[in-house]
Amino acid sequence: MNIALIGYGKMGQAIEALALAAGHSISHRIGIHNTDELQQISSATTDVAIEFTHPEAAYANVMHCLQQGVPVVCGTTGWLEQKAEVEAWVQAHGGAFFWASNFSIGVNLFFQVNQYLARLMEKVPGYEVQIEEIHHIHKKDAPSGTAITLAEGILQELSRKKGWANELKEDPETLPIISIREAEVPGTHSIRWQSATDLLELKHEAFSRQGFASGALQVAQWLPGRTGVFGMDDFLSL
Ligand SMILES: NC(=O)C1=CN([C@@H]2O[C@H](COP(=O)(O)OP(=O)(O)OC[C@H]3O[C@@H](n4cnc5c(N)ncnc54)[C@H](OP(=O)(O)O)[C@@H]3O)[C@@H](O)[C@H]2O)C=CC1
Ligand SMILES: O=C(O)C1=N[C@H](C(=O)O)C[C@H](O)C1
Repeated sequence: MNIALIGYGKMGQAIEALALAAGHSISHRIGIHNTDELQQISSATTDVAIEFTHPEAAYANVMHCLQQGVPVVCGTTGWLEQKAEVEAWVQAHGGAFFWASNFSIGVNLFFQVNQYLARLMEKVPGYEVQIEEIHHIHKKDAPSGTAITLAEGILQELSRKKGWANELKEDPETLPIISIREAEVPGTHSIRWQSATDLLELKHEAFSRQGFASGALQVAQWLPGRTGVFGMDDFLSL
């Protein structure tokens, strides 16, 4: 396959290494210094685009590819308001758009376990819940996209919480997400359920970016030929 890499930072380069090793070609490598090259991405040059850039850049990058008939795998976090617009465009005009807050297979199993535990906790009052995410100091957005997905999973199941906030609040209806930025941590997420007598903790710790990169490449191999808006539950048939 010919793969366009939009965003040639930590993720773009990790995906490139895996893609070349798997026998794919890179049609474009687009970073902040050659953003003009985006205009050259078309279905003539590219089978699938993989977008890992910046919250402010993702919308325009994704829309360009979709308008050119190029399927897009996007992992950029922190642009949720505009993502809904992209999804509406695909529903109206066709194309293929795949977004995940986290492409690691382990995290997507963790999402399922998180939601299952929240469903049990709905029947067990007396447990307070909070989410903690730890990432490297270069991360642009907070809370992490993964922490937001975890919060959404809990809010779907737990009627005693009405929303989340990126701070510790006294309000019992708010689910706190604590964001910590530390050294070069690739991504650690914990959900803590605490009662007066005990603590139940679920934790996922990425050892490197390999899991994210490998998941994104697997999805890029799966997406071409499909039409619609997809996420990891579709890919993994969860
Ligand atoms: N869904 C998932 O599984 C994962 C998602 N992410 C998300 O992916 C995004 C990128 O992460 P990561 O690779 O670690 O970050 P990096 O900062 O290492 O890389 C992003 C790259 O995109 C470049 N860039 C910025 N704006 C544009 C633009 N308009 N066009 C092209 N390139 C641009 C940046 O250039 P410059 O360096 O000059 O600013 C940088 O090289 C983040 O939103 C992060 O949260 C990360 C890991 C996993
Ligand atoms: O910026 C990162 O590095 C990561 N971002 C994603 C997120 O915001 O959840 C996924 C992963 O945790 C790494």
